[in-house]
Amino acid sequence: MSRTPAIHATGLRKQFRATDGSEVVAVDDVDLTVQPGEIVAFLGPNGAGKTTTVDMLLGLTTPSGGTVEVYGEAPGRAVATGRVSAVMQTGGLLNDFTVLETVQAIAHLHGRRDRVDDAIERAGLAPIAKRRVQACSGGEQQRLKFALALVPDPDLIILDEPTTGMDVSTRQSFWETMRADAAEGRTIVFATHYLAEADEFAERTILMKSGRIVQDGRTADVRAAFGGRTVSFQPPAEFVHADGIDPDWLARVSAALEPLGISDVEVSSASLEAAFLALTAADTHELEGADR
Ligand SMILES: Nc1ncnc2c1ncn2[C@@H]1O[C@H](COP(=O)(O)OP(=O)(O)OP(=O)(O)O)[C@@H](O)[C@H]1O
Repeated sequence: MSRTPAIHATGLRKQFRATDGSEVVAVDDVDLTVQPGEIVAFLGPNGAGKTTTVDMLLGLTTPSGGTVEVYGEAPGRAVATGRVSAVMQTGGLLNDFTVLETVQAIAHLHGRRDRVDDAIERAGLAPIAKRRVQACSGGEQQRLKFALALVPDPDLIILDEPTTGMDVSTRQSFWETMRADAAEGRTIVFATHYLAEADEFAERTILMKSGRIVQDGRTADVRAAFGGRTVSFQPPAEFVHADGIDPDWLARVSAALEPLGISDVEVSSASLEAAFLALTAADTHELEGADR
């Protein structure tokens, strides 16, 4: 029997009326299924429709068309029952509360006072639990929002640009926590501008542009679809050492390829950045017809 997907959306659409009266289609006919335990990155240029999609997944915005279910329920209901929670870019914290008081207040609202310590611990906030919110850095406030999202112990966590304001090491430990959570079965969907984050942490990447999904697949495949000029291969295990591939063996490979007119053999993967640049440079139409 198939499992109920964490997210199931079909023909999802959202249009807004701009101030000049014209219609803006923010999300245009999006089909999306995310299975429990997946880590999925949403990438796309400004205005691609990522936040609007996330808002619909959380029941914050009503779709203009199509259907969306979270664990088989209406998104608003999944939020109310604590199955899904979010770390959003906007949304105020109370400046006069301490970190601990903030988590306690939200835990109280959810009827989950038992979850305070775990949320504080997982978000790495124990050392600053007594600090007032107004004294917290941007990155620390992001971690506090993350702790609040963990309070209901959700099956699905949705994050919109979660690591904004975090330094490199905080970002790293944040994602280690997320990975551990995913390994325990939590589903993670995040929107990001950091290509490296999608590359490093998401098994699956969805590229959005102009309200549409233009690529959706394993992150490695999305990368390859755009930066597809790199030839890669798996060397025999005996030539792979801790510090890289045996240079003598690589020289032999180069020599063997030379008669075929192949030179400058380089071992590298195409970057997700190449994919992203291709996406932002070209029309959706051109991309769909791209043959690389
Ligand atoms: N309330 C609104 N009224 C009118 N237009 C809107 C509204 N919300 C979003 N839009 C428009 O919908 C489009 C998609 O916006 P959205 O915020 O979803 O993009 P995004 O991919 O999240 O962008 P960013 O990376 O900049 O956060 C944009 O053209 C935006 O101007």
